[in-house]
Amino acid sequence: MPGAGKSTAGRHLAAALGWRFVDADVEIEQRIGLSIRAYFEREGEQAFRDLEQQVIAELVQIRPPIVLATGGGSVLREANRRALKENSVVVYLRASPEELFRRLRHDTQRPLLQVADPLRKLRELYRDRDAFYRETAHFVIETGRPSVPTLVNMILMQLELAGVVPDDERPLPGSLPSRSRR
Ligand SMILES: Nc1ncnc2c1ncn2[C@@H]1O[C@H](COP(=O)(O)OP(=O)(O)OP(=O)(O)O)[C@@H](O)[C@H]1O
Ligand SMILES: O=C(O)C1=C[C@@H](O)[C@@H](O)[C@H](O)C1
Ligand SMILES: [Mg+2]
Repeated sequence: MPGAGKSTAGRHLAAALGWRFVDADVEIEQRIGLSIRAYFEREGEQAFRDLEQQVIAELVQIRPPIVLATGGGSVLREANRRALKENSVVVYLRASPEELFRRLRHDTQRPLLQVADPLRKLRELYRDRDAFYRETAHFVIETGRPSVPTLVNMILMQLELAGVVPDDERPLPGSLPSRSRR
């Protein structure tokens, strides 16, 4: 969901592992030379989704190891759900609409939230998308209200338990985000 922490936690996770970090939204903005909000206003949501699909298809082909933060709406298209699930290990950072509203109530950049009642919009997005996020994810992490470093450690522990990240790649508690070995 928008505001779940994909960009923030993703960047810290990559730094902790010494892996490359790529944010699909940033990649899109670099290609179009506009903010996503401006592009939405000028070309509409479907044009953005077409571009997003093209970018996701390319980014999942980058040679690992990388941490990829997707846009919140990338799960809306079946092609993206498949590309992500088949080519990567997907973590769903779950948060309630109420918690997301607390984080984003002053946001001016997320086009879908520039409405009279953003909490209501977040509830609608959650209702429409939660099943897609679950279908796409290999792991679900409840973000609740931990600090970002704690959240990153929760993700690392989950990946380590699943054998995605070897034990010796996990930084010691308190050392986040620090490691850069590659
Ligand atoms: N676990 C967390 N606890 C508290 N605040 C958080 C947490 N994760 C992210 N935030 C804050 O919420 C805001 C949104 O986070 P972020 O930009 O990482 O979300 P996102 O998932 O990338 O959203 P989008 O899909 O719109 O790109 C930021 O201000 C960030 O600092
Ligand atoms: O949740 C969404 O649909 C979006 C989230 C952002 O990451 C951006 O990709 C864009 O603002 C759309
Ligand atoms: Mg983001």
